[in-house]
Amino acid sequence: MGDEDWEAEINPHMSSYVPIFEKDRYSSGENGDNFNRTPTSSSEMDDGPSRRDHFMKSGFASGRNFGNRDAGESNKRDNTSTMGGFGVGKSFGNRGFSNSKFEDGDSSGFWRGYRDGNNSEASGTSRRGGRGSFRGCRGGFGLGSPNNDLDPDECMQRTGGLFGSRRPALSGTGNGDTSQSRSGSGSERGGYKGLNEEVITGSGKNSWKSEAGGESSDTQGPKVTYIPPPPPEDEDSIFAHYQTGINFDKYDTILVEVSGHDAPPAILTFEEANLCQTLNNNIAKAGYTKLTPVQKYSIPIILAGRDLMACAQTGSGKTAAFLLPILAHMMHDGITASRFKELQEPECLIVAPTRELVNQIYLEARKFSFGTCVRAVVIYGGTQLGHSIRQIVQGCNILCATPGRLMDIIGKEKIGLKQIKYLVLDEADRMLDMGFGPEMKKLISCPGMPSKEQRQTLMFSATFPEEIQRLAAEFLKSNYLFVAVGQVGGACRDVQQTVLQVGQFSKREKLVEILRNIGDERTMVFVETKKKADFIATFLCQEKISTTSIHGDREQREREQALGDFRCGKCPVLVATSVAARGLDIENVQHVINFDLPSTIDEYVHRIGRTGRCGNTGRAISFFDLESDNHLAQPLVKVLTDAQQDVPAWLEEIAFSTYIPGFSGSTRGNVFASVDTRKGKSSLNTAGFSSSQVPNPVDDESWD
Ligand SMILES: Nc1ncnc2c1ncn2[C@@H]1O[C@H](COP(=O)(O)OP(=O)(O)OP(=O)(O)O)[C@@H](O)[C@H]1O
Repeated sequence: MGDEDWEAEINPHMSSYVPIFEKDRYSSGENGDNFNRTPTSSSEMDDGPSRRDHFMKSGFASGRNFGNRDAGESNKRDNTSTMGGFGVGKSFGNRGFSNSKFEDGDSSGFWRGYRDGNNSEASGTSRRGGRGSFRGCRGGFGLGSPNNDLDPDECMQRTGGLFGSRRPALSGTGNGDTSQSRSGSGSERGGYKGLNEEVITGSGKNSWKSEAGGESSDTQGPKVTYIPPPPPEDEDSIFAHYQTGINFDKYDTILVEVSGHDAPPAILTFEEANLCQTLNNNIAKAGYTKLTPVQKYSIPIILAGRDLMACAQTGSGKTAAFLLPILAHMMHDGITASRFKELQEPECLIVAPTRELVNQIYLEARKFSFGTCVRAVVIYGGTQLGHSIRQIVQGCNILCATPGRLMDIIGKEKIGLKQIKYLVLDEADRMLDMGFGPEMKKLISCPGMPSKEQRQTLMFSATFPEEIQRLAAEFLKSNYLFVAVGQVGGACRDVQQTVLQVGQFSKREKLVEILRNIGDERTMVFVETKKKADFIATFLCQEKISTTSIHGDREQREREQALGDFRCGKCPVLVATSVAARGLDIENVQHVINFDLPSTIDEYVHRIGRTGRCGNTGRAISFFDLESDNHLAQPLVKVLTDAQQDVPAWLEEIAFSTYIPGFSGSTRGNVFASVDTRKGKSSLNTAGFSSSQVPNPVDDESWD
């Protein structure tokens, strides 16, 4: 279902509730009684630890977002703000909040949050104030300037739909970086790569540089000031890991096919890789005792200096499959210890499509390089550019980066590419599709970047549509090797997949029913749009289900907070757009729910791969809407069948009735539905549904 329909569903709520906000706003005002009428009894406010509180603290109009600077006051404020934020209770029908005191608190909380936000260090710097606000709630939520004036923008917001938020509305830090407001048009503003983060010209001496300025522009809106907290430095934290699951040993039964000439033989054990002692120690400390199939094949290939395109199921250890041999090479070649330099020339460059993923890869690189002189650095959008530069100039052997930030830093001449020996594209099909492909092409034509003959290029993903494989050839030496572990584009078999027929208007009810049954087990709920993510997250919190959300309209600080709250179990439900579909490795995610199915089958495979990782089992439940998802029936049946899952009869019927000639149904029973395109076979993902072919509805996400 499109956004339109969905908005139509909530519009009635909007129309009935906006006036209430208006009333509160004008009758109480920021200096009004409501502000002072915060409930005195914590029991009135705190069901808790309140689920709503969790949610709000996690970044949704959290106390912090409301400019909550005083730790001593934080609880009270959080609660207040939370409820305030959930003044939304009214707008959503106020289910469960019949207590009038609560409703008082509700509006007072709102105003308190509003005021706090505006009184913060950065008060006034973000006129949209949005910073004290829960973004969806335009109707008066923290919109105003300190003097409560309405401005045209505010009016637009008020009429723009309760959840039809425009990006700038999200905010809530009020803690010094209010100037990050997304009201800016700079690169942090969510523009999906290539749209408005950077426009890169195709010619001229500095054609690789950011033309629009992106983050570096002084004229493109407020600067981003967020500096992510440094990760813990103690050894225990560095090597913290989760246990492999009961199906880890079953990986051995997965068939692997290697194509290309003169492939080195696979190794069976870490010892056979002949890595140096420090690396072996780190592998042991990471809890790795046995290689996964993709590691068995990729490690010797990379050690042999060959280019590689590797496709293996989600959660099967692709990150270590490239990091370990690269580090082994570096150690063997005698890497020069990093030292301060204005221009750093890393030996290894790893790019990935999302900020969270690139950060995760960095943490893995830091773990495996522990105790060596190799220094890994991570840079990504949504954070202060100066911070990225400071990280780099201190020394950089392995640079983990999102494309936008990378190009910015290259443009600033802080990174030279001359020494690049290893170029890794993780989630390579995503990195080469319509969204990031042009930028990757720019990257390899940047001055100094060694030609493909001179560098080793490695590509990894769980999905590799045929046409993307063809594009990839431009990046790889002609004799690259192709490793297919199991089915290219296939789903992980450790994920039990269920597809339910649920119409758009029954989805919320069904979701709540499922989540109540699930209890506190960690669950990711995928929706198709950013505003829907906000809406569903808010709705769940109202249903007293601790929820947070991650999507491209949230500040990076909020994204990280949300992920942190989800990881630690504080908020066991994470509502996400596809920005969280790929690569994220979060312990104990037992369930994935596709509230909305994605538009492509590849995306489906990645999404459900957030559970059932590393031999653990997981469950995925997908709501199939007959109005909008029929195009997915055919590839879905194939993915289910290949993963030996039950296929509902109704789904098969739809698949049959929407049969697309050319879809390789005959490959259904094959072990390799898709193989190295150099063999000329057709791919699983060529049924018109691969991500490169279908415009991604979240392509306006601020992924990197
Ligand atoms: N040989 C191993 N032994 C034990 N654990 C491993 C091994 N290899 C990888 N892991 C762990 O398995 C988890 C999944 O690995 P990783 O994130 O690299 O998977 P992936 O294949 O890249 O998944 P995705 O396709 O979702 O990106 C990680 O927690 C990682 O530390």
